[in-house]
Amino acid sequence: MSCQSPIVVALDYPTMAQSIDMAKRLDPSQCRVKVGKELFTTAGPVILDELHQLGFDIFLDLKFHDIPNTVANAVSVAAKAGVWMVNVHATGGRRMMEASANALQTLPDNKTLLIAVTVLTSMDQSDLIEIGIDATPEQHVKRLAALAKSSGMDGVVCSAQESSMLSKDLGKDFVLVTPGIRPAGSDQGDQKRIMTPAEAMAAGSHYLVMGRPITQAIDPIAVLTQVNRDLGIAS
Ligand SMILES: O=c1ccn([C@@H]2O[C@H](COP(=O)(O)O)[C@@H](O)[C@H]2O)c(=O)[nH]1
Repeated sequence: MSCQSPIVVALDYPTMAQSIDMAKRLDPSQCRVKVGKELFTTAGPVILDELHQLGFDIFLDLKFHDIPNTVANAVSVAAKAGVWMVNVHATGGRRMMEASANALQTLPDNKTLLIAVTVLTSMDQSDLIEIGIDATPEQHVKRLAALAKSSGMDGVVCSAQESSMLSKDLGKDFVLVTPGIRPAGSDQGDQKRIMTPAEAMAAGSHYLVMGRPITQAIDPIAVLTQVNRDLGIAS
């Protein structure tokens, strides 16, 4: 089923049953879903089969960061499982990203998008200073995104605050996946670099990752429906 919406719902749940309950309430034409570290660790790869059976495109958000051979093999396994998108950390460097991109190219008819995480949306300038990075988040994202593109990535994970800059620098086809999406008035939680859904789309984001504003809402479907309506997506 083709999805009209840029929204990717982060199914961050401690049990497979909770994630499947939520997925059954969602409509694959109205959102994609993201399987992250919490859900994958509790459920294992079977969660991918279950969500595929429900008709969803899956972003497998395991943010691989290891030596090139290990990461290339891991993304290859993810692609063979049929996920729509998988990611690695850009700070793993050029050789790690190139090995991963090459691994996917050798698969027959690969359709899985390979994306690199730049600077986590939960980080601000003070966090970068503490880990020895003497640059603003914007400068560091710009540098890592350029490296990711020249290493064969299809796009990056960044905050929507950097989308406009990256869209200008790297072109409109370079996929920008942006977590840290917060509808006006919703709780920021641990996210530092945030934007509303409409602002993020106007800035050039391709996909908007939303977890808690939907999954912790009293009426998750109402929130998703409203966001899609605000973005002009027909339901
Ligand atoms: O830089 C990043 C990379 C990944 N994430 C993931 O996105 C969701 C966001 O969830 P919210 O509840 O909407 O904050 C979560 O699964 C993160 O692991 C990110 O937030 N930032």
